[in-house]
Amino acid sequence: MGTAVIRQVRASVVRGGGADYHDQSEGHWIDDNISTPMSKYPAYRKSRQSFGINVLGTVVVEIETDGGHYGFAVTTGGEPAAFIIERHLARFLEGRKVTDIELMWDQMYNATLYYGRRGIVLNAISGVDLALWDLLGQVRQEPVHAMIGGAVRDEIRFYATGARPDLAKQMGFIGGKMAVRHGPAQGAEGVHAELQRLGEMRNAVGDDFWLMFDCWMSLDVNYATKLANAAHEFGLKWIEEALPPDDYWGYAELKRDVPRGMMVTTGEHEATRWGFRLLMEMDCCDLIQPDVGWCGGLTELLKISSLADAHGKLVVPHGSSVYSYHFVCTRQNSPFAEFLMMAPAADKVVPMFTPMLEGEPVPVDGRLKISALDKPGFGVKLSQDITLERPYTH
Ligand SMILES: C[C@H](O)[C@H](O)CC(=O)C(=O)O
Ligand SMILES: [Mg+2]
Repeated sequence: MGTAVIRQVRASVVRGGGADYHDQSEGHWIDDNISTPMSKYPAYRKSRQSFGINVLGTVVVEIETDGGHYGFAVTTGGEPAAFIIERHLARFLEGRKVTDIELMWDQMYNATLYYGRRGIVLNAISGVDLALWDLLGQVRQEPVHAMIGGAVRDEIRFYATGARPDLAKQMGFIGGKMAVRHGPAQGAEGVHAELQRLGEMRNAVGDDFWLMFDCWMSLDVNYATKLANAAHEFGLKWIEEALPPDDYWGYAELKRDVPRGMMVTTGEHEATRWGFRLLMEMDCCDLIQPDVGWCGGLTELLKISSLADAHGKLVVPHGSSVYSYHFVCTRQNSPFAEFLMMAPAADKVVPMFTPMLEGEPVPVDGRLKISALDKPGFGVKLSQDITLERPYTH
C-alpha cells in the first residue's frame, strides 16, 4: 500500500441531474420561486436557471494508480474546473504516493493562490481532494469514515431541505428547511407572505418539528432581522444564509439581533479554514454549513471542523450526500445532517446526486445506519448511465 503511486488524473464534465447547481428539469422546486441576490431584477426572479445557476454543471475527477486502483469524486465546476484540474492541479498528484494528501492539498492551494482562494478553484481542489480520499480508501479497502477517526454514533439523523416540510415529517425527517421566496424588493409584503407560509407549515407539522428558512444570500440586515423576529412566533429554528457571504459585519449584527434561541447559520459559499476563521472570530453565526465539495474538500473540512469545535459552533455540512455523511458520522459537533430533496416536487426521497452515482445511500425514515457506509472509500461508483466528456487533457 505504501508504494501505491498516482499514475493519472482525469477531469470530465457531465450534463443533466446532479445536486442543486446542476441541470434540473423545468418546474423543479429547487430552481423556481426562490429568493436570490438576482431577485431584485424582475427578469431574473422566476427561476434560478434564468440567471444561469446551472451554467457550470458537474465536474468528475478520476484518479488511477500504477497498480490499477481507482478513485473518483463529483462536484460543481464543470468545464472551467476541468481545465484547472487537467492543466494545473494534476501535476501535483501524478507520480506522488496516494498517502501524500496533505502535501498535495498544500501544493494545489498555494500554486493557485494568485487566482484562487475561493469559488471554482476551491471547487476544483475539493473535487480532487475527495477523489484522493476515495482512492486511498480503495487502496486500503477502508471506508473514508474509518480513516478519519471512525464513527461516533450508529446512525445519522437528517433534516430535509425542500418545498414540503409537511411531507418531510411524514417521511421521518427531524425537520424541514424551506427556501424563502421573497426578499427586500418585496418589503413588508414579502415578510408577510413568508410568515403566512411558515404559519401554515407550523400548523401542518405541529410544535416539535424543526422548521428553518434558507435565504440563499438574498436578504439585507434590516429585512432579515424583521423576518427572524416575526418568525419567532412560529418557532423558526434557524435563519440560513440571510446575507451575501462577504457581509461578515452584517452577519455579526444579525446574530446579535435575532430572538434568543434562534440560530443564525451560514457558510455553504465560504471556503477554507481562513474564511471560516473570519466567520467564527467575528461571531457571525451559531452553526456553520461548509459544502465539502466547495470548501476545500475533506482535508480542509477536518480543519474547519476543529476550529468550529473550539469556538463552540456546530458543523452541519451543506448537502453533498456521501461526501458529507462520512464526515458527519465521525464528529461530535456534527449531530445531524442535511438531506436535499431532489425530487422535483420534494415529495419523495431520491439520491441527492441522481443520476451520477451508483449505490448512493439515502435516509430511510429520516435515518441512515453507519453500516450503509461500510464500503471502501466513499462507497459509491460512477453510474454507467452517464456520458463523460473530457474537454481538456494534459
Ligand atoms: C434551496 C437553496 O436555495 C439551495 O439550493 C440549497 C441550500 O442552500 C441548502 O440546501 O442549504
Ligand atoms: Mg443553504
